[in-house]
Amino acid sequence: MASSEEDGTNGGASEAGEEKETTGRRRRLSFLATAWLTFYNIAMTAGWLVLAIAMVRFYMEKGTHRGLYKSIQKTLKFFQTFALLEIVHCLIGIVPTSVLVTGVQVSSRIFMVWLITHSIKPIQNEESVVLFLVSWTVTEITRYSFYTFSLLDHLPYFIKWARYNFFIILYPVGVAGELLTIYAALPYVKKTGMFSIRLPNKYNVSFDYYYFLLITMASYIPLFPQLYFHMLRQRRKVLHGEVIVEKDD
Ligand SMILES: CCCCCCCCCCCCC/C=C/C(=O)SCCNC(=O)CCNC(=O)[C@H](O)C(C)(C)COP(=O)(O)OP(=O)(O)OC[C@H]1O[C@@H](n2cnc3c(N)ncnc32)[C@H](O)[C@@H]1OP(=O)(O)O
Repeated sequence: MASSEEDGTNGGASEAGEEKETTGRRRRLSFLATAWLTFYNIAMTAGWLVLAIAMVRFYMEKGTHRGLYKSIQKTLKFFQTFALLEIVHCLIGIVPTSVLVTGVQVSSRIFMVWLITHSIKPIQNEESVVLFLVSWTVTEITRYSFYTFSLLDHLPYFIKWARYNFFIILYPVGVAGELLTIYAALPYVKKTGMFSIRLPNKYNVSFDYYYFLLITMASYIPLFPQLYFHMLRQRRKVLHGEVIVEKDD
């Protein structure tokens, strides 16, 4: 008697069954990923909106930027740290964005929040802090609402336009705010020797945070143009429908 594998009948049926199961699993995964991303983007839009409202209210009540950072720092730290998940989203492949581009973007923000503004209290009232805060806030409200509406298949043209135009001004303004803030931190870091490790020590390693900051500032020179041109390419692709490499002609 021919076995099912030999005659191919049941083998075919089981292959078809496996294929159906795999497709089903993929569909469930993609449903879960979409549901998660929708939740994530709504939460992030709401978080940055709360920050925007808090900043406007603070300025209207006090008429100064002094004390602004202190009043919004908890919300800022929470939502900017939560954005580390974006690197995870790229790593597990639920968003088709480059891990490198996202990694540079998110890690530079985390660095600004935790290792600069949170750690160096005397610079918290610098105007440059307001510069990057406003720039990040407008960018993120636009960006996360863009992702949310796209996932819901109801993207208003204004949001799409804003996502791919606001950055032209906001990106350089944000970067200027970040660089000026790091620059303002330098004298304090030099004077206190914070986060630095001096020799001699039992591990025989030394680290100077002051020089690390200088190197970080210098690294904006090659990295920022790359991110900016990446965004300009995305802008051409999304707003003008340009297929950048895959064009036939
Ligand atoms: C340890 C110290 C390190 C220090 C390092 C220092 C050097 C740093 C130098 C650079 C400094 C930069 C500092 C940043 C400052 C600022 O942010 S200033 C404020 C203004 N900023 C901006 O305007 C920048 C905005 N930046 C971006 O948007 C980034 O480039 C990005 C977030 C990484 C986006 O990248 P991109 O590849 O363009 O992604 P998208 O086009 O948006 O998405 C691609 C596809 O993926 C989908 N997607 C992405 N994320 C989501 C999501 N959350 N939810 C759902 N879907 C998502 C998106 O829809 C796209 O899908 P398709 O449409 O199918 O292509």
